[in-house]
Amino acid sequence: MKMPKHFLFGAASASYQVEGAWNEDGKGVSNWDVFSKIPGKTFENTNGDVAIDHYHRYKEDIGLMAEMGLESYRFSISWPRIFPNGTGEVNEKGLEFYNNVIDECLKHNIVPFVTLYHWDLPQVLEEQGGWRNQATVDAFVRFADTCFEAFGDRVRNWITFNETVIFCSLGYLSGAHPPGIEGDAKAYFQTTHNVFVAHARSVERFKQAGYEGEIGITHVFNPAFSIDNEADNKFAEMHANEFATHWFYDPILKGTYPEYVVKQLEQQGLLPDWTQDELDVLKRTAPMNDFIGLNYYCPQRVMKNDTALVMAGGRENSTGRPGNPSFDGVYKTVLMDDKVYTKWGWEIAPDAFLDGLRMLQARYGDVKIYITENGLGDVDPIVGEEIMDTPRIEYIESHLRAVKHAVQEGINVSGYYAWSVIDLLSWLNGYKKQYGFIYVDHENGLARKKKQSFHWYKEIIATRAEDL
Ligand SMILES: C[C@@]1(C(=O)O)OC[C@H]2O[C@@H](O)[C@H](O)[C@@H](O)[C@H]2O1
Repeated sequence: MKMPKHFLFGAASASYQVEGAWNEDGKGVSNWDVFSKIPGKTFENTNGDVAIDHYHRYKEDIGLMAEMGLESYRFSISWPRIFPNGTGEVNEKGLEFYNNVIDECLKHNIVPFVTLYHWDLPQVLEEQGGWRNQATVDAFVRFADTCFEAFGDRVRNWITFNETVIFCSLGYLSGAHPPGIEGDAKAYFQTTHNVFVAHARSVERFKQAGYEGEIGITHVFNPAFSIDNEADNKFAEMHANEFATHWFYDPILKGTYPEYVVKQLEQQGLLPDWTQDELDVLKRTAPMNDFIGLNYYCPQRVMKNDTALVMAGGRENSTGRPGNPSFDGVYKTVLMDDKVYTKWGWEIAPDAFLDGLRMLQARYGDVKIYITENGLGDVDPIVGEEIMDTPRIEYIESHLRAVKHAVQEGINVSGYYAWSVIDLLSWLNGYKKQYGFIYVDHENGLARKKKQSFHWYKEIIATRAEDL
């Protein structure tokens, strides 16, 4: 079976991780421009000052995407490139850059799929409290509307936020992302709520203004499975799915928060300070969401936590390797002998991906789904002059097969975006953790080189995965 005609084969990137030009053409300073320069915060003190220079090489990069036959390119807009101070004056050069990227995509019949927020917050807003501050919510809605206005005549697919759980948990629980706060669970839940309100208000604006196309949000999808059928561990699985998935998906798709989590937070004094208006906007706009984007890399294997250890902070403990207890100490993630893992300890589990998609359909019904990220972070083998990233081919092949089975079962998956189209800066892993179909040679002026997986994905797209 070929993937349906409307199904988009894509690949993704994010502004801070590819663009560079961190202080060019009027761009304002982002929180990551500042945070990445604090010694010890990133792997080998890498930062996005230059990244892979996509700002100057986007034509070459999109040309390579076209050569691959890529149907859609998911990229993000750097907020401080549009609003150097977060709000106020618009930077025309910033609009010009993204107009050029969009036009280059369309020239090659590549659908531009735009993420508004992929973690690079204007530093001015971060200094005013970031996502803890209502002013940031208001500024985001203005930023979103400015982008709808500037690009909405050619961009028909919009994602408001990428992975709220990551920038809020690493920002306020582990401290591994800006603003680098550790252990503030109240701020963690408050900021997730503020982001959901910013999303809902932006969706309402998009629909009220009558812009063409579709809008949604991208969440991590990290389904929890108990290590066995022990009652305590099955409880851990339920608890983990409530906090890691339902707390994020319910307010978007149902317009209400999961009862179980609300009760827990009430008991612990961690419930966000929300208003009825905010709860109303979530409820009112839930049906307006056109899709949910999922970033799936791996499941989490959980059991009842039996260590007193509270969640360890810092970069090393935030790169997703199992073994950390949950923030509330109820459960912990574990490595299991019968599973296969990446070099960063992420389980390779396409079967769990399919089981997870079934779980989502059972809870949220026939919602349109895009797999907005999936890929293998690896140190790619180089054989002679060739980058022989066979492990990435095997990873993507097995996960695309799971997507195909889901579609055959009637689960409404409408696209697959590999992370990442090109090797780029990983927030906490520098340039060591490669994800791309295209290699970037940091020893040779950032020269681009097609990997083995580039040719493989080109064939998959051309045959619409018929032989998978
Ligand atoms: C933590 C990490 C990684 O570096 O492996 O997970 C996978 C992928 O998720 C994306 O949303 C991030 O923008 C991208 O940088 C990657 O980040």
